[in-house]
Amino acid sequence: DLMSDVQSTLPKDLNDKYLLTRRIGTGVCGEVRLAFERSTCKKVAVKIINKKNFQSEGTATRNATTEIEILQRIDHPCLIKTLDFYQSEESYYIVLELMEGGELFNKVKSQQQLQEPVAKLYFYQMLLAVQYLHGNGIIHRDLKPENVLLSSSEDVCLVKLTDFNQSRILEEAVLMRTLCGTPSYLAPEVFTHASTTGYGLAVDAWSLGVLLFVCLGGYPPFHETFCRQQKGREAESVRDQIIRGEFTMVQSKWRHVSDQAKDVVRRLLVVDPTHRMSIQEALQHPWLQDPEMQNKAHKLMYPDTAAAMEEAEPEASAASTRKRGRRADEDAT
Ligand SMILES: C/C(=N\O)c1ccc(O)cc1O
Repeated sequence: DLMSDVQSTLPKDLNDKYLLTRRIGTGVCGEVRLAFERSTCKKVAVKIINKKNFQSEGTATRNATTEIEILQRIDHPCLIKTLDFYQSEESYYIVLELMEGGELFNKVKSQQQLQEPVAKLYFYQMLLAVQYLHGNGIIHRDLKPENVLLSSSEDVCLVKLTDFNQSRILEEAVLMRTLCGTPSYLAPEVFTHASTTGYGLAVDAWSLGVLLFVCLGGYPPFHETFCRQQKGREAESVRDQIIRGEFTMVQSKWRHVSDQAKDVVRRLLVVDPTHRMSIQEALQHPWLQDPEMQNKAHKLMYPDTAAAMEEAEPEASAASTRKRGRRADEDAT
């Protein structure tokens, strides 16, 4: 049957350690299956990347090995951890931690838009995850609702980013090699790093703006228009809408969204990357100076620390919440 057929083509050591079952997600480069570690019955996700999906062997190896290198290097509560890696003639198998809540994409699709406090809690965790990646010289480059996973079906839950095969590690080595050549043709920004770190990082800020727009509004800011002809003019392609940074906050969907939340979206969806709000600036934006939300996020991200604090000094942990609140007030004034 289907299962035995899937089992038979798996690398032996993968099959010995894990029992693969139903498909739980699909990506551009393959599929994700629910699996059980045979020795512990622990649930995991196994991402199967089809080698032939990449145009040439070169990119396949580079993409997958880049992804593996990246996945093994990172360690943050809001980034999916790699547990194991196998490969066969035709595929790569990446064993990842399972997120029971599935993709954010499905939650937004079924719920239409998220309540603002939920969108804020998720967005704050995404910002911290991307801030960590950037701090390690990694650009995600493929942030979208399918790559944002939820730890449970509860609104208040941990959020993790996944799908690193589009990421690019800003290897200093690459830049050094570039600078060894004849510099006469190199653009100034190559020297000022704007071409690799400055400019590159801003792409993730844009994507987070699109993600926040979808969470708050329940529809994407840049999309194909259903009626091709609008007021006699050709409807703009998605590409043109993006290049012009043209989006509309439809009143029926956005009337209940706070001005501060709208301001975060507007400052991220700025066409000029040098004028776009950075991740750091977003973390300092008034909308996110919300100690209650931040404490919820920290309890989700560092449950042991929070529990230990509660147990050791119940008063202290309450005080730290109040203190975080006072600091936020000071910052805001
Ligand atoms: C890629 C992945 N985890 O790492 C995953 C993908 C889809 C899904 O429904 C649940 C999941 O845990």
